[in-house]
Amino acid sequence: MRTSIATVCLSGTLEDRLDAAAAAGFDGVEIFENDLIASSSSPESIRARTRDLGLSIDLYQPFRDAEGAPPDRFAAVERRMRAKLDLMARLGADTVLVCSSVAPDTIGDDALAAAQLRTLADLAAERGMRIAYEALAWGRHVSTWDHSWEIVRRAGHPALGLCLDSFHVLSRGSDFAGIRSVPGEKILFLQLADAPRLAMDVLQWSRHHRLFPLQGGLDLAAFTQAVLDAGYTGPLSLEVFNDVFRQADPHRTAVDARRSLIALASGLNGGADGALTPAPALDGIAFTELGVDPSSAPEMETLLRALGFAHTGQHRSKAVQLWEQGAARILLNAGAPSPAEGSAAIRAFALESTQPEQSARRAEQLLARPLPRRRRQSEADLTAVAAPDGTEVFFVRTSPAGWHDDFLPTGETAAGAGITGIDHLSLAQPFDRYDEAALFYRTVLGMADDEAGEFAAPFGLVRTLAIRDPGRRVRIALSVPVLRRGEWAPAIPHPQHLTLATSDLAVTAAALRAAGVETAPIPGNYYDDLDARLALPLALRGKLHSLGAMYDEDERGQYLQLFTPVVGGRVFIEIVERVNGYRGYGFANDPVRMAAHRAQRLRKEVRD
Ligand SMILES: O=C(O)c1ccc(O)c(O)c1
Ligand SMILES: [Mg+2]
Repeated sequence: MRTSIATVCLSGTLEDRLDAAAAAGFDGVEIFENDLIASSSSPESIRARTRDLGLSIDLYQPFRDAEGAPPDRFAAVERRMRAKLDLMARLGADTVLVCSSVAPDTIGDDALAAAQLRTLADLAAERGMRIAYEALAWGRHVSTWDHSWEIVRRAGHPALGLCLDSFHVLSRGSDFAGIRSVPGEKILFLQLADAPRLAMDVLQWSRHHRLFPLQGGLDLAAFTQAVLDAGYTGPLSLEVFNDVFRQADPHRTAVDARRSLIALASGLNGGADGALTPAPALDGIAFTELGVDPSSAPEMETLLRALGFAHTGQHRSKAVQLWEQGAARILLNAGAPSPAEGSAAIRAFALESTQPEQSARRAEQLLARPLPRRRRQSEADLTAVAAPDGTEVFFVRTSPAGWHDDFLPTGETAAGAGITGIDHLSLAQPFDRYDEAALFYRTVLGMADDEAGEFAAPFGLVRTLAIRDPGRRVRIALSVPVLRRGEWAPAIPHPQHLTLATSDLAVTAAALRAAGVETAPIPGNYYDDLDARLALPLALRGKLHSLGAMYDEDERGQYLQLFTPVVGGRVFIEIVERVNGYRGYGFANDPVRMAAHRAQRLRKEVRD
């Protein structure tokens, strides 16, 4: 299937946008009128550029306030249409999108609308062009796809058909099953956009919050399938108005956009249009790699020892230490180049894949950035790709012989402090990368959303999304500031963190205390509120308070959390005990934890 993208999805000059669309592998573009008007290039040179880039111009849009115009205004509409059709001839475009009228003086009369569109279609037909009529969800009189179809049907003109836009249909909750019975040749264009489910004015929702397919909460797969079932054969075209994408690097956005279409297409027509290698089952996080520098390395080593870890292995060729306890494996990498812009101290993690090569193949099909292999003779062949924030993601099998053999045993064994494994990773995302990251984890790794939240942290609103594999063996919590941080917020980035599972938080807490590690100081106000909300048994209250732990519960069980200090300003470790199958992440506690870490840092600054 051909793929296309509207220039309005991307940032920069029109040339920047065209270059990015071509580089990401799109076949065509929709030229958004404002982008052309603002461009200093002539239509002829835009045409030449798209041709040189191998792009077709699949649509020129939008043409506004055409149908239902009062008769005395319609002559001006015709004049404007002639001008735009002439412009399209210069561009080499043959289809123009007419969106349903919003002007207050629009007349709500289907017969008039059909007659006027017929007149405009005559003008298009004279030039061998076509008009695709789209119902905007907020159109003055025409706001549903079936109403637009009724008018197109009435007009009965061969150069007039429909443009279907998933957002306008799905945002209104319209029934779209009937699309299957529209003759395929009358659907001239298909625009795809997803969006988060928000209860807000539909125009604002559309103009600011659209997302690429599979990034939001609308059922793009079912909608697109219905349009294909009708016999539509044109391109799958993305039309996304999004405040963040409008100011992000267009090359990255275009790749993100293509990834969304590749993933969407793999689920259409039973996979006939672009089968993807299925995501192999994941079996846990094999290891997490922390980048350390000369000042944070000893601090992190002391902390790991306090937590009962032992330095069990030393890499054969690199300045990388392996620390282990139970199934928790942490690499401290002192020799790596500083991680990519925006990524933090968790520089890599390895996923235990039942079929690492297949995981890597799928990642490549979904345009994940491959990383050079870190291989030397006799070392395990690790396949890795970069997540959107630069974090390296490895696909490994730990047994029978794998990455673990690259480490020479030191002979040390872990003293143990209850740690059983890695519970989850919390990866703070750069502001521009959040939706891209969610799509990456969903599609490349075949993970599913687990829990989403939004809370007021001390320095601004933070949005979180936990993603997990179907077997709940790999959990990743993404977070991002809702707005780009202002000048008042501390300059240090939001820290990443690694969450370890313990079989008994009291044992781990005692080990930390014995080693002189002060956990993040949880305020008394927090415990008073816990008591007011949950009326916990006295013994549990006492325990939480004495451990300095935080608490959450769901319908299944309980969650006890403890936080180490932030090391090097970039990363901390959380220790959690899940009791009776609690499934959440304690997100509601995050603001208090953030404030506690800040209080701890300020106190330390005063002491130092
Ligand atoms: O927001 C708009 O005005 C607008 C314009 C053209 C479209 O195709 C669309 O879906 C929305
Ligand atoms: Mg549209």
